[in-house]
Amino acid sequence: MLYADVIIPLGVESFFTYSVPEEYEHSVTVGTLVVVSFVKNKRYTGVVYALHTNPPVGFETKPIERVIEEGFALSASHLKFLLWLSEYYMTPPGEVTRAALPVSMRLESYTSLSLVNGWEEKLADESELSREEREIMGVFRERGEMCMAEVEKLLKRKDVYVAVRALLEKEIIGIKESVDDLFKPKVERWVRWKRKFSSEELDGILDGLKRAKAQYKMLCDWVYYSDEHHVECLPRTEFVQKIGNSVAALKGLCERGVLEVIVREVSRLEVSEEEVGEVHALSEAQEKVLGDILGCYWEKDCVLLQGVTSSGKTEIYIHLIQETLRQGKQVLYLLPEIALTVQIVKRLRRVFGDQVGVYHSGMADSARAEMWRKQNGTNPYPVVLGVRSSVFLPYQRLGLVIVDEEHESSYKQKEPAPRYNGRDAAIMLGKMSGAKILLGSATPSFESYQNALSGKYGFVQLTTRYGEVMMPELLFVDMKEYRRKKMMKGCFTPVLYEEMKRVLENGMQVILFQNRRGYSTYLQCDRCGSILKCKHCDVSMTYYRYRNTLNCHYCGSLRAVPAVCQDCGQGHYVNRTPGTERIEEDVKQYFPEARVARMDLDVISNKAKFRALIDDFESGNLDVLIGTQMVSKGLDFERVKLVGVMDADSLVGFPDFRAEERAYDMLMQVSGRSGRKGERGKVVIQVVDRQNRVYQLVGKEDYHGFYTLLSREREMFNYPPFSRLIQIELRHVDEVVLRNAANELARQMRERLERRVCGPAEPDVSRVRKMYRIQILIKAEQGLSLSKLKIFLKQKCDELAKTPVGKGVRVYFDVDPL
Ligand SMILES: Nc1ncnc2c1ncn2[C@@H]1O[C@H](COP(=O)(O)OP(=O)(O)OP(=O)(O)O)[C@@H](O)[C@H]1O
Ligand SMILES: [Zn+2]
Repeated sequence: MLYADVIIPLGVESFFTYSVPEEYEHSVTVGTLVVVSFVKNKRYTGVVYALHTNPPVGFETKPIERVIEEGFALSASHLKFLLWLSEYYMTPPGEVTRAALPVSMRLESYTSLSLVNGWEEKLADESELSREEREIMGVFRERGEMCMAEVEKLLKRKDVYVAVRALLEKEIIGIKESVDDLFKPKVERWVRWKRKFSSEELDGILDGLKRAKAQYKMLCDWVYYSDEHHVECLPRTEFVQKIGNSVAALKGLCERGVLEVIVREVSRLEVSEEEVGEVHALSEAQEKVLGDILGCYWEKDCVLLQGVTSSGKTEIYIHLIQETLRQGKQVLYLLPEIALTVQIVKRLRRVFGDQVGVYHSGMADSARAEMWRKQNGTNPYPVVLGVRSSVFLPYQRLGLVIVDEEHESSYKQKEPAPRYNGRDAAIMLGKMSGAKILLGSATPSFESYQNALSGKYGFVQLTTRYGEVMMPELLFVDMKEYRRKKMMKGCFTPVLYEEMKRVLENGMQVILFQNRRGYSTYLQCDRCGSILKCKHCDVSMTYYRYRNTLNCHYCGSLRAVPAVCQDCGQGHYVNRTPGTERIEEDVKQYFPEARVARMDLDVISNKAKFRALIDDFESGNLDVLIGTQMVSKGLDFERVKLVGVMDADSLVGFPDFRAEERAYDMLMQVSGRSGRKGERGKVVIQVVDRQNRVYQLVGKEDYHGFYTLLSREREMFNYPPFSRLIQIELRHVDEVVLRNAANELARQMRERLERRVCGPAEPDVSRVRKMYRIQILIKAEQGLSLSKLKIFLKQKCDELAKTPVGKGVRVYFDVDPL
């Protein structure tokens, strides 16, 4: 008898053993998707992890119920990669496959659910249900029968499983046994000639139709139309509009063998609309860099390319892609955000046309499943451009992995598990596939830069902009001064105002940047601008308005807001940062002629709107673009001559040991949007804390110096890249229970790990959806075995869960948190 160990796509540990019925013995291999029942006959689509002949002891195995068609199976190497993610990020394998597989490949989502007869009696009081459960009940009452995927769609949430399962357990909703098919190809019906008819034949047919008026008319119209437009077939919807909508007539003509209706499978994937052209020839400097990269690949798998903004890194990628395709291999090109794919996909398609496939989580699930199948089939896209989740796609012969803007923290998935970093996962994927890896950035992450300096990665630099364009001029402007003199025009200093005026009068464009993160979480002196930091941790403290206290994220220390500034002894601590709406109003007031648009979250979540906005700005239909992080990086606009950073202090004030690194990156990136072609551009950076060293360092434009200075402190405080971090987050509805559990866990861990344990401390947002959260941070110095550490941490958490203090407390791991 053959047995299969199966990964169930749930947050359950390890594997479950099923027997393989004889009929499937030949179709099941490692990586096959199979339908199995698990816990009370609920069905899930699992992934076969291993096959063997050892009957499990102690329980009777259930058989595999069904094997999913081949197009979706995971290759052994793909599975190996997913298991690596599971281990490295301390996430059960089922949760990784859950994240990796499109919903429609996981059968249980299509299991139909409905309210159980007599549910009212089972549910005495609605307040027994959680809010989520009540919401789900609500949609069922409205809609009757539904599947999990629909519930998720209606509630616009991805994590209804827990609540749905709770409702199942309470037997308020039940499972309908019929299960829909997995992946339904999208089809269209077309009408066409059954075969080719000569004119004589047609005359004959028409003669025979004299008494069937409707058919006669339909056929005449169709003959006429297909002649006129030289078409042999039409989608049925169009046929109905243009030729006639008599169902009976169409049916009649089909029965006579004149016409036929066929079903065609159509693709949900985007097709390229770009005209394919030539690859740009590289400049001399770019040519040299390309040679150096290829040279490094003789010895190293991974190369870091540090190139200033607008140096033409993308052009170099394009040449490397071309080379890789020539060798018959595939390319994965990662970008940190969907928003950035819009411009890059255009550039790639201009060269590679339909060879480029785009993948991101904003795609309809069915399109994702189609992409998955295509990549598994005989004609996969040679180039995949996508965000972090594209590392989950199957690859058959990966030759090159490009991680653009590798320093971006949005590569990290924060919620839900697996909390992986797309860059690091891509590096691993590349290594496991024997591919070469290229990390690109103007401001590399300290982690990658250190790997480059130590020789672990190859290192190549491009220090000039393409076309000898000068780097923009940076102007730091002291807002405090102008505020005091009451010379601000709304949120513009006179300097920014004058520069904007000049640029707009010349018919050029302006980008205004406002930081989204961190506002109102830090306090700043209204006189000297200094930001309050924790004495022990070198990070700014978080301000909690409701308690009027300051709190350190790292060590958990608390303090009251000092009455006067600790630095100048005179000013008072305040917090203020205007939002993008406010900036828009000010632009309208002070530059009434300017055409202005805001690029913020609701624009970005709508792809069409976003594309339209980019096009408008590109084609000069807009003069001023206001935005947050989205406008700061990767975008390539020719006519932008001025970038205004509205309030740079909100970047450095973020309570994180990486705040300064991020602020530096952000300022360099956003400056990089100015003056990319032709005349030199300018950047006006409005600040309060003029003396802040980040500004001094940005002004010098010396990344290496910046790294050297900051990395010394990182080393001293034992932060990455000189250590690895693992964050343990505990959650519970009761604050006291939670705190006790966290204290106990930290105490136990300290017994062995000593000073490597920091906290417990409250996170930025300490209560989410009724659950309180608290975090413990583990710092592991270089040389400490990470895998042993992880085993130890897990073990301690498991032990805690079994004791009264830890009962019901949920534990989440975050490896390499950002
Ligand atoms: N060899 C080349 N031939 C023609 N145009 C080029 C060449 N290299 C770069 N350019 C143009 O210069 C501009 C900047 O190049 P690109 O966007 O590739 O820079 P980048 O280094 O990726 O910048 P960023 O880091 O800001 O994203 C683009 O408009 C690009 O088309
Ligand atoms: Zn602290």
